[in-house]
Amino acid sequence: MISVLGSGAFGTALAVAFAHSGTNVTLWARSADAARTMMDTRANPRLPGVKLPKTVSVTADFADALTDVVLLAVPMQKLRGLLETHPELTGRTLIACCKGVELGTQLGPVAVIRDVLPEATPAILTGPSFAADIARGLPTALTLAVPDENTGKSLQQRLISPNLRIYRTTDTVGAELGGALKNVIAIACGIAIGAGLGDSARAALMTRGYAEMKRMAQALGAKPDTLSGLSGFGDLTLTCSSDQSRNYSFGLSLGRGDAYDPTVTVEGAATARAALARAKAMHVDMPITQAVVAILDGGLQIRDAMEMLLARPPKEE
Ligand SMILES: NC(=O)C1=CN([C@@H]2O[C@H](COP(=O)(O)OP(=O)(O)OC[C@H]3O[C@@H](n4cnc5c(N)ncnc54)[C@H](OP(=O)(O)O)[C@@H]3O)[C@@H](O)[C@H]2O)C=CC1
Ligand SMILES: O=C(CO)COP(=O)(O)O
Repeated sequence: MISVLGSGAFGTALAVAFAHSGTNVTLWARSADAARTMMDTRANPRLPGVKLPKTVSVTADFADALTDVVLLAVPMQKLRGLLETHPELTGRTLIACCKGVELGTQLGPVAVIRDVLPEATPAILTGPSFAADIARGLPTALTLAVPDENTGKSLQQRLISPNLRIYRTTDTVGAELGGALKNVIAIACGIAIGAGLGDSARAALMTRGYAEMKRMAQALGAKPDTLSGLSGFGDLTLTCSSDQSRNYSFGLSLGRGDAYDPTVTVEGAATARAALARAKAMHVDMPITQAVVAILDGGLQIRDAMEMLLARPPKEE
């Protein structure tokens, strides 16, 4: 038995995947109405066309979700609030499924768990995966980062399933950073495509964005191999090249000058600001992230941003 906190697209998709591999899953929704509707319809409007298996039970009663292993599938900026409201999560294995850097503290999900509930065992599950793909049982590979190798091995065994392959690492810093920063680069790529700057510009942004991700990761002590794995390069590739990505689509809208539904979860916007603040404090150069923040804040036009990036002093790759 495991539980998933957060009944959005990703939490529901994970619940469906684990249920299909024979695990009983409790999916916790903060709204009692939403939980009841999901139980009655066996569906979630955020995941159209996906039927909830019988072994997924949806509840708004938090006590029902207190299993030894708990997945946290809420947006990054909501994670601390969730943990602070539920101190009874202490002592459990808490697997963050969110991607981002917290505004204000500039911490990633694993560090936020440690900060709020030091007695919990923190972990992160991240990598290239759209909720709709996971829920439909399409082949997916993720990274599970757990500080203790043996705990990681047993969790990996517990979560792996035929269509959801899980790789393991102890490098939580690298795993959470890759998942967070790729969203910022995806916004940049969406902007470039939306503004008609072309596929070559996107390739340049992805590659130089990856260089920026690695610089930050190195400064924070991550292993370079982690960034070249699923949680970094893998997720960067997926998110920067698919219209299914909300971060990329948000960038597309910005580039085209279209409005974007503000209720949609776009982790990269807050993360760009948080990551840039951290980078500045550590004297790490992150020009693409800086340009994204300046565009989001309205201080920079897209053409000017591209010119600014192109006009940087020539350097070695
Ligand atoms: N969707 C995807 O393909 C993937 C998403 N992720 C990551 O998963 C995380 C969640 O994304 P996703 O599920 O897609 O987002 P959604 O917008 O689909 O869902 C977010 C969920 O979080 C709940 N929530 C929001 N605030 C709180 C709170 N304060 N307390 C409790 N629950 C809260 C929402 O509740 P309510 O329904 O009541 O609003 C909703 O159920 C993000 O960090 C994202 O990057 C990772 C990989 C793939
Ligand atoms: O993280 C994701 C894919 O791995 C989902 O990306 P979006 O949040 O941009 O939709």
